[in-house]
Amino acid sequence: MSLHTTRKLKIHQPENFEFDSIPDSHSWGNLHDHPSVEPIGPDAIPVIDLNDPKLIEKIGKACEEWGVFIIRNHGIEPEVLNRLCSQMHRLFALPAEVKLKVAKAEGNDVGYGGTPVSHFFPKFSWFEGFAIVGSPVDHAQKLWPDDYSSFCEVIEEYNKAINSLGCRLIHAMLLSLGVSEEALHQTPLGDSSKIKTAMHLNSYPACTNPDRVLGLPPHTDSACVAIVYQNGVSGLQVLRCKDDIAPTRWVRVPAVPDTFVVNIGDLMHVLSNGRFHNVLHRVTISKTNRLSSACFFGPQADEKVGPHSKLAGLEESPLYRPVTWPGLQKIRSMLHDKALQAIKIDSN
Ligand SMILES: O=C(O)CCC(=O)C(=O)O
Ligand SMILES: [Fe+2]
Repeated sequence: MSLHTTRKLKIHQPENFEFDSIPDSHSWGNLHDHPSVEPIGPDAIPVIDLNDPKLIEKIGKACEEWGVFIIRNHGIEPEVLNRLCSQMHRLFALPAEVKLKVAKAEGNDVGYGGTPVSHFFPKFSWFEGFAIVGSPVDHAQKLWPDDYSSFCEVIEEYNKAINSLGCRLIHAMLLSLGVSEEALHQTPLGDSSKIKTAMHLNSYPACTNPDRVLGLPPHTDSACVAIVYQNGVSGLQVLRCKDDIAPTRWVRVPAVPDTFVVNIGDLMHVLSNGRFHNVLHRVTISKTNRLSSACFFGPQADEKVGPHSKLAGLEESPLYRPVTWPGLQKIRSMLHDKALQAIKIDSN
């Protein structure tokens, strides 16, 4: 594996991250900019039961106040998640040279590699990922020429289940914003055929000195919504800004069995005219290998998302110009965390 290739991919794991000591390329000096706190008391991340009769109201409140929440009673069978987890283990346990056969090509965010946000940070992440949009069959054939179908079947099964959950959550969010059932279908996210999904399988290898490395640097997601499955090991943290309770802090997201974490991304912040919080998050590392899968939901590539007219009525003027998902991703690739400022409507 050439150093050139790994530098471009922003991954570096010659022996599956078994370094004798942490190389300077992976050693972050500024991980304690804000204290890390436990999710307790007023910092307890909302947990929402999808069978709750007050679901719409609770989802709206969590999206506004937190931009992240945990869902239970989501209807996806534990066996489906166990199968996904086994396939993720199988994928990341492959030798580095095999995984590099499906490395992300320049300008293409599908396949094996680092995360696009890494390019804005001077250090490498303690992370390797595999991004899937549509069928993974071409890549799976290169990874396991003699047995690729089990991976594809499990991904297809999970994709189906998570897509219908994603649609359900997006609808609940739109209803909580005051969009009527009838108007829902005219939105760029109105039904499942209009929603586009990308799936990221993430591996955060164990590290003997986890306080000096970072799994994913602080970022918001570009999508409307992300649904994250975690293998029972926590690591995700969300930023809670200074308030009456405490100064700005990183709140640990617990890994609760049989739940998912839901994050609000930039596009939902735009659609809600700034009402929903696009949560800044990062992933820390521990002495245990962590696996996660993040599924991102947004509109089809040519659909523009802008503040919904129901919200941006007479009394509330739109804060953002409409933008497509790829359009926003392009702006983010240049401006990173200043991307939304670039589409903000100047009130003057
Ligand atoms: O691994 C996680 O918990 C979160 C992953 C994430 O933030 C992402 O893939 O954008
Ligand atoms: Fe993320």
